[in-house]
Amino acid sequence: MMMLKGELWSNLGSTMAAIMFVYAMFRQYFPPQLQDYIFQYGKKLSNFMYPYIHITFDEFTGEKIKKSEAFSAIQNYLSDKSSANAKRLKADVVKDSQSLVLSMDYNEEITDEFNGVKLWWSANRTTTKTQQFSFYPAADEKRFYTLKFHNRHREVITGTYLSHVLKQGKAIAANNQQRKLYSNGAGQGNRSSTTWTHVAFEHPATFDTLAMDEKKIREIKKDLVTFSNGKEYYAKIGKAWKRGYLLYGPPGTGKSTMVAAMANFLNYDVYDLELTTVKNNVELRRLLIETSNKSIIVIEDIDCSLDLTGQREEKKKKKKDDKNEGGDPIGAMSKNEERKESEVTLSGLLNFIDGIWSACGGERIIVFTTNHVEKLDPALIRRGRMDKHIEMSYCRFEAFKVLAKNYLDIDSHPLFEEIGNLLEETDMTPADVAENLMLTSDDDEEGETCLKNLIEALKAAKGEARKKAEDYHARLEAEKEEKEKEQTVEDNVKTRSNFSQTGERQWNHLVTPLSHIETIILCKIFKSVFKRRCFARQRLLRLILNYSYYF
Ligand SMILES: Nc1ncnc2c1ncn2[C@@H]1O[C@H](COP(=O)(O)OP(=O)(O)OP(=O)(O)O)[C@@H](O)[C@H]1O
Ligand SMILES: [Mg+2]
Repeated sequence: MMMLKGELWSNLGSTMAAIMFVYAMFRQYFPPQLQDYIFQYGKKLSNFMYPYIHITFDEFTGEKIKKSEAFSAIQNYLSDKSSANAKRLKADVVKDSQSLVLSMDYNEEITDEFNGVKLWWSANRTTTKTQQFSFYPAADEKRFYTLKFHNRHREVITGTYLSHVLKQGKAIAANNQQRKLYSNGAGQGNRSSTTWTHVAFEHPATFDTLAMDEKKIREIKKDLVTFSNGKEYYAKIGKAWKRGYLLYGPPGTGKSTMVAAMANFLNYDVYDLELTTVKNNVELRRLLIETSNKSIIVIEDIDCSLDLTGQREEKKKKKKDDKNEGGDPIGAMSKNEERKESEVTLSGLLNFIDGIWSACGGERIIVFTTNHVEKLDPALIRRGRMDKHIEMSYCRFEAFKVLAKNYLDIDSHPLFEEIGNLLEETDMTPADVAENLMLTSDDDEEGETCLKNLIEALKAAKGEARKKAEDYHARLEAEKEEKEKEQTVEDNVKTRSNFSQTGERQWNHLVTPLSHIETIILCKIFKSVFKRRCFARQRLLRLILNYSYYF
């Protein structure tokens, strides 16, 4: 057996050497025209021997920038076919985690038939070899599908079959669609840049469960519907098909809940963009391009994510620091490391929102949430960038009624009036109201207990707010008095120094405050002169003395 193998290899070697030799002779001695002629016939012969055509569908288009829609459609189409055909399958959970979708594994081939034509699909991947050893998947893995069919069916395949596959794939996707919540995590292993990872998006919030003024909700819904149906309109006015929302308000007023309600209303995916993990503007742009259509890109707490307001000044400061840093290499290194964290700038973010690149893809909603709208750079939130500003405010009676319906299944109750009055006087967030309305048992009386608890909490909050307000006013008064005192002393010092500067008579020892002994002596003199004693006269003397100061 070993002998046979050895012989086989030596025969193969000598055959290869002979072929190379013949090929070299052929290139050297045959004229180029004859070579072309022979190649042409060679190709025909090979076509005759192997008459199959291969079409490759890569996962990414445009230098790995954007995920190919064809790839996704084929993936869906084949997942449907492969569950019956392929031997090695991958499983994925979709649609409310209720069903499993099977798709063929890599290096697996399945057959398909279309109008009596047989064809073969295979899933492949190639990896560019790196020297580094890593447990994580390689960053430059290339995935693609290959379609193989006979040359004589070229027309049918490239014409009708492929469009049939795309259409079917999209229909299957719409049917199976489990919406996803993407987040940009830090790169793993040899992936130094951040990438989108996703989980199923299963937030139950809807506009019906959102405690907010009904009129406001109707307006937002209308705005969203107009946007999602506005493909032609946006094309007509020459604007990228996207819309920006700014949600602002105190913590616990439902900004994040509103994002979830929007996604559920429009059936969009959500991309939760964490700006602090994005290294620079280039990476930000890449992340944006990778987002799919029909999605909401949300940047929570935008004022905390990035020092957008002070960034420009800070840069100038950093430059100054760099110049001064010369003598401290360790300090400089640690500062550099800090800086490496995120170099995303305001202009990078603006470009992300409405620059040239923002038009890659369409039907995207960008949402910023913040607790401090006043801290944001006006350039960031101007109309056109953030088209709609929505204030999420404290819970009032309208919003409370929604919460009472959702949490307790109560439409009306005698305690509602008191609660309504208290809510008008007290600022309590929907989150706090909701917390008080959470049922803790199945008891029928529990609903009323919750309402009573809420009244107690509101009264306590009201008392606290009043105390805070009183403290605040007292503090203000104290500060005001303090300031007035300081002002008087300052004025006196100023006037004295003015007199001393102009060389006027120095009456300073006579002006307020007169020392106790001075006052007594003067009073005595005054008494002996006028033979009368009373405090009023003492004051009069003081007044005269003060008055004389000015002359
Ligand atoms: N308007 C609301 N309608 C219904 N539930 C609400 C509302 N506001 C807050 N809640 C409840 O309070 C919780 C916190 O709300 P949410 O996270 O949306 O607040 P937020 O405004 O995003 O706060 P933060 O500014 O701290 O991020 C939610 O889980 C939700 O149950
Ligand atoms: Mg939030």
